[in-house]
This record gives sequence, structure tokens and C-alpha cells, in this order.
Amino acid sequence: MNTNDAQDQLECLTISPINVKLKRLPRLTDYLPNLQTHTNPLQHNAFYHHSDKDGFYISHSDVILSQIVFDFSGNFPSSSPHLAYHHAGPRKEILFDPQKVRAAIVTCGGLCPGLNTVIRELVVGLWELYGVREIFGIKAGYRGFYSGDPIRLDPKLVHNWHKRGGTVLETSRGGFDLHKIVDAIQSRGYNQVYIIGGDGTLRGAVQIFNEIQRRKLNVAVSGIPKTVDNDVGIIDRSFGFQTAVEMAQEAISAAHVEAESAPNGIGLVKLMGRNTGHITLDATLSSCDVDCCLIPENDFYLEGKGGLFEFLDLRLKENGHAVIVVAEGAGQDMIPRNESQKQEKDDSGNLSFLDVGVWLNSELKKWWERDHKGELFTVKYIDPTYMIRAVTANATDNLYCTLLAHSAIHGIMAGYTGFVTGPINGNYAYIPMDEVAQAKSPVNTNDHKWAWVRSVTAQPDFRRT
Ligand SMILES: Nc1ncnc2c1ncn2[C@@H]1O[C@H](COP(=O)(O)OP(=O)(O)OP(=O)(O)O)[C@@H](O)[C@H]1O
Ligand SMILES: O=P(O)(O)OC[C@H]1O[C@](O)(CO)[C@@H](O)[C@@H]1O
Ligand SMILES: [Mg+2]
Repeated sequence: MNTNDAQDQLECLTISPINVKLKRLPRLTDYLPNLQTHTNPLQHNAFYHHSDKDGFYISHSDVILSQIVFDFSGNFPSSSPHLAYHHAGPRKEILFDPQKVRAAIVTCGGLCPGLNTVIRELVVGLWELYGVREIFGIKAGYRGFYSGDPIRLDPKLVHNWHKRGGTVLETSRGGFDLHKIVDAIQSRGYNQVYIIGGDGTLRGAVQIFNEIQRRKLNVAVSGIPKTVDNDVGIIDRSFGFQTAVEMAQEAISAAHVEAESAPNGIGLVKLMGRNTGHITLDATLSSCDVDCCLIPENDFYLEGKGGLFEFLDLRLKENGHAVIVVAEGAGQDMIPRNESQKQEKDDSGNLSFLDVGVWLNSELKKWWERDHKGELFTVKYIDPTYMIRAVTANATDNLYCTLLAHSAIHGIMAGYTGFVTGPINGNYAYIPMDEVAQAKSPVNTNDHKWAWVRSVTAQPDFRRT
């Protein structure tokens, strides 16, 4: 058999039936079975004149497979079920009368490029697509539900918000008081709650959803995953991440210029990434200026064979300069902490980190002084931390935020609740909120991408032999 015949044979392979498990989404009708259905107002919207045609509306049976890469040689893993999620998009029938909708929008946790775009598009989408007129912004995170008055939002007010970094609604950490929050939702008469935030926020949103179910309230809850660190699992990536990686380029370029303009110059950049090194990794790969990329998922050490100092010694001899990019969560175990620093947490209970950049800067200087006394040496430390997240989203992230917001609206209008919206393999899906709240997405140091970093930088693997 020649190669072409073998190829043809493979292309004709019949795969045995796939065992697919659909992730069930909660719906308001699970506990309020008598809710009335309404025709989607898009049906009468002049701008959506195609809405009568087949394929415009998404049906309850349209799904997205989570795994799309398979071994075509016949070793098809049919025994364990493949996961499928409901496809996001407008449904022909909805469970809300738009005139009776009172929507609340809240942003929680740290900043992320695109927050204002999501808020803007929720407001514009609810208003223009569904004719909702009562939309409220909750101020300053979860605590805003019970500790102040909401802001009335309309398309005119939010018109330019996508051009601003941060969140006009403000955000905060801590302040999660389940009963006060659900009491406020009830007393203010909100029946749609859009919660934009990271893993902590989503864990809180799951509790809110459970309590709403327990009280049998006609209130739908949707989470919109936000984290600049890109560490939310299941979805392809989180909004704002690409903008942050782009912003990081400026810091890395500056570090490179400083390093190559000095004898034995080291440029050191610290980037965000509490538990994951995605920003550092992508910024390294896209800049091509980085000699060593340090992330929380790959422990490193300084001294001895295979350590950072040995590597830098060589690199400085070869090139005369080196650039190190370190994620804020890397190397935390090596930084000396006093007892109170060991306990320090932020208002949400996240462990406070010590500054790995400051520590590394000082360790590098001590090393040089000890091993190369008298030779010229410079470390230029750049900490652009908040600069990479406190910016306006780029065009790609803005578009992504718009699709997220509209997907969330369509899902809630259809009566889904306790769900999160996000892209899976490039298609927008509805995912049970509790699943996303638990799912993490660390950098996989066994995959091709990390191997690529190692091949580009030739940095050590920091595995002691
Ligand atoms: N397990 C939890 N249960 C209920 N509420 C929580 C939980 N964890 C965090 N929260 C609340 O969620 C909000 C945001 O949490 P946190 O500060 O951890 O940010 P986040 O949503 O994880 O975003 P990021 O880490 O990306 O900035 C806070 O108001 C916090 O009190
Ligand atoms: O200083 P803040 O606002 O608490 O946020 C810092 C944290 O927020 C994030 O941007 C997102 O979790 C992390 O990368 C960082 O550790
Ligand atoms: Mg978090």
C-alpha cells in the first residue's frame, strides 16, 4: 500500500457512535413550572428581518462539544462520554415579558480590560434587542447590593463606556453577605442579575443562585467570567487577557533596551498572574526578547547547577545582557516571610503575595556582588502591574465582550439561570455556573507551548537532577 492509499483509507474511517453527555443547564421552570412563554421580540425587530428564517434561533438541542481533537487512527475513545454544552444565542420563545424585566449588573474582583464594554453591551443589548427599560448598575461589587442605591442605566449614558478602562460601576473585594444580597435582590424587584467577575465572584454567584432557588424566586442569574489572568477553566480564554498581553510588550521592550544598553545588563519585568503564568507566557512568546520566563506552575531556584544564576552567567557571557519576565505568583515559597506576612490576605480571603520582582532584583545584585565583584552590572526592574489591566480593551477584546454580553442576555431571556457564558472551541456556550466556578486553567508545563518557551529561551527546566 503506498502512502496515498493509506491516507485514503484513513479518510474513510467510520467512527463508532460517540457517547456524548450534555451538561444540563438549570432553568427557572425547574422550580417555577407555570411560567408563561413569550415570543422573542426579535421576531418583530426590523433589524433582524432574517429572524423568521431557519437557523436564526438556537434550539435547546443545539450543542457544542468540548473536545474536538480526536485520534483518527481508529483508537477513538468512545467509552468515556464526551461533554457537550448548550449553544448560546437567541431562542424563539422566551420566559420574560421584557416590559416586566428589572435587570441588575454588578462587577466584582480586580480590574480587567473590557469590563465597561460588557456593561455597555448588556445595557444596549437588553434595551435594543429586547426592549427592556429598567436596567440598574450595582455600585462597587457585591456590597453594593445592600449598601447603597443603584444607578439607572440606559444606552445614552453608557454610550462611550467601551472606550474607558476600569469599571464605571466600580468594583471591590470582600463584602459578600449572601442573605443581605438576596434580600436586596428581592426587595428591589430585580428579576435578572448579571454578575461579572472571576473565580471568587462566580463562587459567590453560585451561592446567590442556590439561595434564589431555595426561595423559589423568579430571578435568573448569569455569570460573565472575568479575569485578566486567564485562569478560568472550560472556556477558551477570558476577556481582557489579550489586551493585557499586548500592554506587557511595552514593558518587556523597555527592559530589553535598558538591558542591552548596559554592560552585563539585566532587564527584569514582573507581570500579573496570581496563580497562573498565562500573561507571562504569552508575553514572552510574542516578544521574542525574553531570556527567561518564570511562572508559578514551574518552580525555579537560584543557586547551583541548573539554577537561574548559572543560566544568567552564561547568557551574559554570550550576549552581554538578559531579560527576565516573572509572574507575580512565581517563587513565592522562596521569599522569606515573617509570621504576619504568612497570614496576610485581601478582603476576599486571597493570600497576599510578596513582591517577587523586588526580591529577585535584590537577590541578583547580591549574587553579582558575591561572584563578580568589581565587574559592571545593572538590573533594571520594571513593574507595570496595574498598567496592563487598567487600560481600554483592544478591538478583539471589545468584540469578544459584546458577544459575551449578548449571549448572556439571550440565555437569561430564555429562562436559563445559574449559568455562565463563554466560548468553547470558538463557539459561545452556556455552562453551568458551579462548574466554571471550580474549574481552573493553569499553564500546562507538559505541553507544546511550554516546550516552545523553553526552546525559544533555552532556559533551564529547573528540575533538580
Ligand atoms: N467562596 C466565595 N463565596 C462567596 N463569595 C466569594 C467567595 N470568594 C470570593 N467571593 C466574593 O467575590 C468577590 C470577588 O472575589 P475575588 O476578590 O476573589 O475576585 P475574583 O472574582 O476571583 O476576581 P479576580 O481574582 O480575577 O480579581 C468578593 O466580593 C468576594 O467577597
Ligand atoms: O491589587 P488587587 O486589585 O487586589 O489585584 C491584584 C490581583 O488581581 C489580579 O489582577 C486578578 O486576579 C491578579 O493578577 C492580581 O494578583
Ligand atoms: Mg480570583
